[in-house]
Amino acid sequence: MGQMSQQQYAIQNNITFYGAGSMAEAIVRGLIARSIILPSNIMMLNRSNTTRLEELQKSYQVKTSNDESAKIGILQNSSVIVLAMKPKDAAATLRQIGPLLTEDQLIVSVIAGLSISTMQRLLGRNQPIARTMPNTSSSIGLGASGISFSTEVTEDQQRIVTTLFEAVGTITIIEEQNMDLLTGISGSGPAYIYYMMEAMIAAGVRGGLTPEQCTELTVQTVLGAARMVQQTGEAPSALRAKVTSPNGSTQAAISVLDEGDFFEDVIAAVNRCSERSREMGAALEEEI
Ligand SMILES: NC(=O)C1=CN([C@@H]2O[C@H](COP(=O)(O)OP(=O)(O)OC[C@H]3O[C@@H](n4cnc5c(N)ncnc54)[C@H](O)[C@@H]3O)[C@@H](O)[C@H]2O)C=CC1
Ligand SMILES: O=C(O)[C@@H]1CCC=N1
Repeated sequence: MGQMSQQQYAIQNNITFYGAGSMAEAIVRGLIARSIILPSNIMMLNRSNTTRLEELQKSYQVKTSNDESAKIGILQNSSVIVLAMKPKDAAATLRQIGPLLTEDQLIVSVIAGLSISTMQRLLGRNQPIARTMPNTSSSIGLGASGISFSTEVTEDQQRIVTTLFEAVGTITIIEEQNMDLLTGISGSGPAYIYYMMEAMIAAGVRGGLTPEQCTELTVQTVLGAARMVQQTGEAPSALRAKVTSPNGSTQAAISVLDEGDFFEDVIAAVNRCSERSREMGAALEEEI
């Protein structure tokens, strides 16, 4: 690709995804689908699993490597490094890459719980860091990502991060202290919705509908409900009231959910998720 065709891409920096798992792939798929960056400007690193890297290379035309000896050069050549490994692998990685970095390289983390100060202490330097919390719907451009910046992040680097995550959905810039709470809502939130869908499908199957029928009905119901909130601008409670005829079938169903304390259970689940995110952060802090 020549210089001219590079011009059309919103991001022209070299970006390395350190950890090539499901979250890294979700973001890369969104970036490639929207032509935000030239595929050859993306590098995906893994520890081993050559087959996985070959698949990624084939699907997205990105560069990949699991060669330990090449990693140093790759990282030094990247203006943005996205940390996308599991929390348990983060401390060792940060310690390893800290001495290699220069102050103009931006670290973008998607790791749950890991705070900016812990990252900077593990790196051994006050690197510019964006702590983010995307979700897996990023892979179809419908992600909801939270972002916080360390004070070292320049305006230009902020623009890169917002462009990266706007390419795969909506972004919400928040104070870092609220990131664990956001994780409980949108980071892990897709799993709660899928769980609800699993139960609705199971109910239909148990009653005698086919799995295909139940899946179709459930998916369209969830999609329609989310779109209704988005397009009408009405509160979920107001829309729920419109479905719920007095003494009708919906009211009977909601009563059962309330007997199980559905509303408070969901709040408790979000809070427990946030707490777990904080616990994971505390465990990483202990590794300093
Ligand atoms: N899955 C999700 O819904 C979300 C995950 N996250 C965060 O994203 C991070 C990654 O999660 P997933 O993609 O689900 O995990 P995953 O297990 O699919 O991917 C992690 C990848 O990192 C690689 N890796 C680990 N240590 C490495 C090292 N030293 N060098 C190179 N590669 C290494 C692993 O081989 C693996 O491919 C986690 O920290 C998680 O907190 C954030 C938001 C949502
Ligand atoms: O379960 C986890 O730890 C990650 C963080 C948000 C979604 N998945």
